[in-house]
Amino acid sequence: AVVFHNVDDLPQDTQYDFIVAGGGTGGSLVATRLAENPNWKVLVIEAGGSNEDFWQTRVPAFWPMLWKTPMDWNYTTVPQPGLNNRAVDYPRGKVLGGCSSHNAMIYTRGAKSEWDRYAELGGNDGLKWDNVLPLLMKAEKWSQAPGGLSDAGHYDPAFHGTHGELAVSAPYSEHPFNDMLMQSSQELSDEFPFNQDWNDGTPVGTAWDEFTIDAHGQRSNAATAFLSQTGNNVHVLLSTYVTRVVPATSGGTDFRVVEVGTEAGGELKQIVAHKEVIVSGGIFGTPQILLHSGIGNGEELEAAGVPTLVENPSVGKNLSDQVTVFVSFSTSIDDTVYALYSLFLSLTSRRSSFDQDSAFEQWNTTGTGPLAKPFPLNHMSFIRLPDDAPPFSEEGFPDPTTGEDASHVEFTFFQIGAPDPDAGAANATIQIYLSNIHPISRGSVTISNSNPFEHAAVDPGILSNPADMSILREGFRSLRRLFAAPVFQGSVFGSVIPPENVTSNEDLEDFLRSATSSWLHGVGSASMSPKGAKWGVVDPDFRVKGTTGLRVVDASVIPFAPSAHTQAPTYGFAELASLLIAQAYA
Ligand SMILES: Cc1cc2nc3c(=O)[nH]c(=O)nc-3n(C[C@H](O)[C@H](O)[C@H](O)COP(=O)(O)OP(=O)(O)OC[C@H]3O[C@@H](n4cnc5c(N)ncnc54)[C@H](O)[C@@H]3O)c2cc1C
Repeated sequence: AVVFHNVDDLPQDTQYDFIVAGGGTGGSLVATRLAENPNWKVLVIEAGGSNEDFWQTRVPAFWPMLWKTPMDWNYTTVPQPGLNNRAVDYPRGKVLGGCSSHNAMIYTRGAKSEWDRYAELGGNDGLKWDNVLPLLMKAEKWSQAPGGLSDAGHYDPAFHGTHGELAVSAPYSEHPFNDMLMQSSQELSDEFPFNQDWNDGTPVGTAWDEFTIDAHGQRSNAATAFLSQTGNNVHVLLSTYVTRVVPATSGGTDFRVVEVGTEAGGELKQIVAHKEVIVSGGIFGTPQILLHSGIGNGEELEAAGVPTLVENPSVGKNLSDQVTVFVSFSTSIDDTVYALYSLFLSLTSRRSSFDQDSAFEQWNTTGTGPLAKPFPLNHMSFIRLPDDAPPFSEEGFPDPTTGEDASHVEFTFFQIGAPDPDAGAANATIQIYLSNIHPISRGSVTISNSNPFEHAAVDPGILSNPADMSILREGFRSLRRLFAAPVFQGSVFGSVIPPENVTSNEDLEDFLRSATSSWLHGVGSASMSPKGAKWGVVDPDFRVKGTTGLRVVDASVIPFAPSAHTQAPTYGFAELASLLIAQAYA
C-alpha cells in the first residue's frame, strides 16, 4: 500500500473504485481482498496513525499498555444502571489494524450453531459454519511458536490453514497448573470436558489458548497480515476522519461520496468512490458515521440537529456486548505473575525477581519468554451451565445459546499472583476473568449533536437484563465447582475476590454489580438482517438498507455475540463481504 498523511497529498489523477472508511480489522481485510483485483483502486481512510509507529503493538504481553494512549479511542460508557451506575472504560484501536492491533490476540471462531443462526437471521447462507470455515482457514497461517515447546495435542490441524496471511499459534509456558487443569477435565468431564481445539465449531470445554501470534513471537493483525502486503493499487490515508458519507446527488440515497476532515471546525473535503463506499469504523465508529450522514432514527437525528436522509431506527441499536468480572482464588500453586501486569493492570504483585528488561531482551532476540504471550496462564474454558441450572429451572429464563455446541460463560485463566504479605495475604491467588458471553441485554450508540469529531454516547446496557445477571452469577458458582475438583484439593482454596462468604444470590449479585465491566467484544450496532426485514441496518449482502453504493463491513453487522472473542468472527464476516462485493462487479 502507498501511505499518505494528508488528504491534499492524494494523487489528483487517481479515481478510487472503493473507499473503505476505517482501516481496522474488517476494513483492512476487505480492502486487501478487493485489491487482489489489480484493476481496482482502493482508498483506506483511517482516523488513527500507522501501527508501525507503535512498536509495542508487536509485543504480545504489552497489549494492556496500549490502552489510553494516542492509539486508543478511549471511550467511556454512559453510567450503567446494571453496574450501580458505574461508567466503565471501553478501549477501541485508533490505528491501522484497529482493535486487532491492540487486542489480546485470542483467536476463537465460535460455535457451528451460532454461524448457522447468523445465516438464518441475516438471510445469508454464506454465513453458515460450513461456508465460513474454509474462508477462515484459507486466510490462516498456523505457526509453531518459537522456543521448542511442541503444540502437538494442543490444537487440531484439521481445522487450521497453513498457507494464508494471518498467523495463528498456540504458545504456552510450562507450569504445574497445566496438568492440574487437564486432570480436572477428566475428573469433572461433564461440566468441564477437555476440548482439543475450540476452533472446530464446538468450543465447549477447556482448551489450550490459540492466539494471532506468529512464528517469531510477534502479533499478527489486520495491518501486518493483510494491508501491508498490498501493492500500489491501495492508498492509505492516515490521521483523517471520515465525518460523513454524502449522497452523490442532492436529495439522493446513493452514498458514494465520503467527507473527511481532521478536526472540528477545520476544512472538510469530499472524495468520490466510483463503485462503492465501505464503512468499517467498528461498533462505535460505524453507527456514528451513519448517524451523522442522516441515516438513522429521524426523531433522534432531528434532536441532534442532523437532517434525516434515510429513516432507519435500527442504526446504533442492538449493541450486544459480552461482560466480564475479575475473580480470584487463594492458591499454593507457584505464581506466574509478571511485574508488567502489576504495573499496567494495577494487580497485586511482589515478584521482585521478574526482570522486565531481560524479558524484553529475550523476546526481542528469540521471540520467546513471558512477553511472547498476552498473559501468563495457558487455557480458557467455554462452559455450558447444566440444563437444570437455576437460571433455566428456578428462574425460568430461556437458554440464550443457539445449541449444545455453544457456551454460556467463559473462564480465562489469566495468571497466578504472588503472595503479598504486606497486604496480609499469605497465599498467591489464581486470577480468572469470568465472562457471560451470550448477553440478552442490548445497548446503543447515539449522537447528541452534529459534531462528527465528538465521541458518540456508548451504552452497552451491561447486566440490564436479569437473565444475564443470573447466568453470570451461576458462572461463578460453576467456577467454584471446578476448583472443588479432587485435583485442586490442597492447592486451590476459597475465593478471595469475591470473599468466600459471598454465597447467597443477593450477595453474589451485589458483588457482580460492583465489579463487572465490558469484555470489549461488542457487536451488532449496525446489524445484518434479511432483505425487507423491519429491523436491521444492512442487507445480507452488507449493503446499507435504503441506500446504494454503501456497505458496512466490521463487527457492527454481527447480529449477536458468539461463543468467541470477536476478531475471528469479524474476519469471517469480512471475508464473505469481500466475495460478495467482488461478485457484484465480476
Ligand atoms: C483491548 C481489547 C482486547 C480485545 N481482545 C480480543 C481478543 O483477544 N481476541 C478477539 O478475538 N477479540 C478481541 N477484542 C475484540 C476484537 O479485537 C474486535 O471485536 C474486532 O477487532 C473489531 O473489528 P472491527 O473491524 O469491527 O473494528 P476495529 O478493528 O475497531 O476497526 C475500526 C477502525 O475504524 C477506524 N475509525 C473509526 N471511526 C473512524 C472515522 N470516523 N474515520 C476514520 N476511521 C475511523 C478506527 O480507528 C479503527 O481503526 C478485543 C478488543 C479490545 C479493545
